[in-house]
Amino acid sequence: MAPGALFEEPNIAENFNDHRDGLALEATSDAIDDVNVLKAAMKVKQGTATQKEKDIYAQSEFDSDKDKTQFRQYEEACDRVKNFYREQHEKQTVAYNLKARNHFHHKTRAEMTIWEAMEKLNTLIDESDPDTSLSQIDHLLQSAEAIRRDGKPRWFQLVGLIHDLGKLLFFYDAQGQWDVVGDTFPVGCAFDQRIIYPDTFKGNPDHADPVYSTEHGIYVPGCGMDNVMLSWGHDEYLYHIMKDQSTIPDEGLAMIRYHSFYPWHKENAYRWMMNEKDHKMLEAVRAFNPYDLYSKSDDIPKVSELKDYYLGIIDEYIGKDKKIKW
Ligand SMILES: O[C@H]1[C@H](O)[C@@H](O)[C@H](O)[C@@H](O)[C@H]1O
Ligand SMILES: [Fe+2]
Repeated sequence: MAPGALFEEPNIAENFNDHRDGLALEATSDAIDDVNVLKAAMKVKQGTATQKEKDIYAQSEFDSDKDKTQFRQYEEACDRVKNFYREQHEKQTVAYNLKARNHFHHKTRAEMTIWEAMEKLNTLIDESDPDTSLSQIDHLLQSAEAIRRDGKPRWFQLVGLIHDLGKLLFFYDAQGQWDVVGDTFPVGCAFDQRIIYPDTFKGNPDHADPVYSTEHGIYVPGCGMDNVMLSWGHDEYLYHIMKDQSTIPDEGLAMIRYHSFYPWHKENAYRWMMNEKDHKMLEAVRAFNPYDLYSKSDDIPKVSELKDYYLGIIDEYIGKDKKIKW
């Protein structure tokens, strides 16, 4: 699993690299994913979907009358957001990524229950986010409540509740917010133009590296995203913790690991690195995204009224009063 097993056997033949074929293949695979998402939605509509498919992939309803164009407006964003991304894009290098991963694996930062972690995180205001200045506990409960309102399974609600808890890193090993929050992208291969503020990568030393600056860099097409180093931050950190310390299904773990990977799940970049499993996971990540993004304009939840309900779900997939090793 990511990222311990880097550079596992590539499963794609050499001549795959031909540029024109690559582009054609990428366009075809984009189209296949779009068709799969539509097919999943159709099956739900026609009543032929299995319960599992219905539960995960049915179109979100809570956001049907929201103006989606109001979110993620980075060109008009304030300086706080722009400065954040400049710093992040200049500092997220392969060398830093390896160091951070090593560090992560070699110690336990704290032992806390999920609820204690949520309370601790509550003082952090995310500098990268143009859409909310609410505290993290509010954002987590807004996401979870939207998922619950749409009747999604309990593990899906749990993912909503915890998906940003990795931001706890800020209080431990982080060098700032640049290695905790914000959209993610792979390191070790060229930075794609579909990442927000792509020009700011010019200040990143890897931008001029003879290997890391090539399209595939240190990877091979089809290598699978488990073998790719995504920029270090809250998604990657929480994914590793939950993979080992919960019974959240693979789809839920993918929602956690990739929820900030907008260049991939929204803009269709980096398709060449996907394997079969990743195509399935992409659908799950896309099903999760509206609950993360569009719930930011919902009413502020009343924490005390919701606590018992969510403690019940935490018990189910993580354990009663379980102290997580963070
Ligand atoms: O600013 C936000 C925030 O940091 C989120 O937690 C992250 O998931 C998003 O990708 C990002 O756009
Ligand atoms: Fe996040």
